[in-house]
Amino acid sequence: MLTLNAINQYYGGSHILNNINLSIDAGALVCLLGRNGVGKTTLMRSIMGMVALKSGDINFAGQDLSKASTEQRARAGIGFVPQGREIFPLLTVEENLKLALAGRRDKVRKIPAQIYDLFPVLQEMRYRRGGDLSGGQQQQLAIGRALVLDPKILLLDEPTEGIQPNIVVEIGEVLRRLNQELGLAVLLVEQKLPFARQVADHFVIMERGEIQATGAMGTLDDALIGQYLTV
Ligand SMILES: Nc1ncnc2c1ncn2[C@@H]1O[C@H](COP(=O)(O)OP(=O)(O)OP(=O)(O)O)[C@@H](O)[C@H]1O
Repeated sequence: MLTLNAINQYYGGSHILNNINLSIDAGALVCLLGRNGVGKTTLMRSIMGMVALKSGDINFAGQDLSKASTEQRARAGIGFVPQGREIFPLLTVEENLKLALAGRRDKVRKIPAQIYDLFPVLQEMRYRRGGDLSGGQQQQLAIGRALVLDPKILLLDEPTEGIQPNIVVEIGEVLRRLNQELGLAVLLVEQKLPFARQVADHFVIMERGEIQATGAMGTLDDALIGQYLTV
């Protein structure tokens, strides 16, 4: 469904992504793991077209998106929840969600009921400003906003960072539900190993801009953890 072929990315002279090949199947739930600074965020931003590729290509659902704008990628069905959430703090919850409607492929201009069903707190707080929400509620809003676009795959960059444990559990349950009930593919960057294990079916490990290991989550053993993830 999403295929990255030989992707290379630089910041100035630093080679940040080195010949990345990665394929995410329809309906997969994959966690991208790796220590700080190995290039996980850069990979997500490259998939979204927020940083231009030096070389390589990105295909999604049969289309070559390598040169597409971020907006075109979102319309093609790639949803993105960035690190730090990036909601609009002065707009209400409802306004944050409505803004995303403009990017839909179809003409739907009403917030899908499913968003409030998944995150009842967003309904309760729909007239409150985004900036008044807790970190966990903001993260739920950021996920809700990405879902408004009706994506086929959802990318999330560290959705549990700085969030209280009960909301982390809720977010994990929502991701599994979206994946299992609606078949939404998910690619998630995560530092918390227990969360990654609980939520994802497959893992991809990066180090120094390269993919070093991939597999079913059940095969993520202590040797891999010690080599690539322990700080
Ligand atoms: N805009 C930028 N300009 C220059 N270098 C950058 C920029 N953004 C990131 N880097 C560098 O690129 C490397 C990869 O960063 P990236 O944020 O992709 O890693 P990461 O694995 O997501 O790390 P983290 O877990 O800390 O978010 C790091 O060495 C980082 O310092």
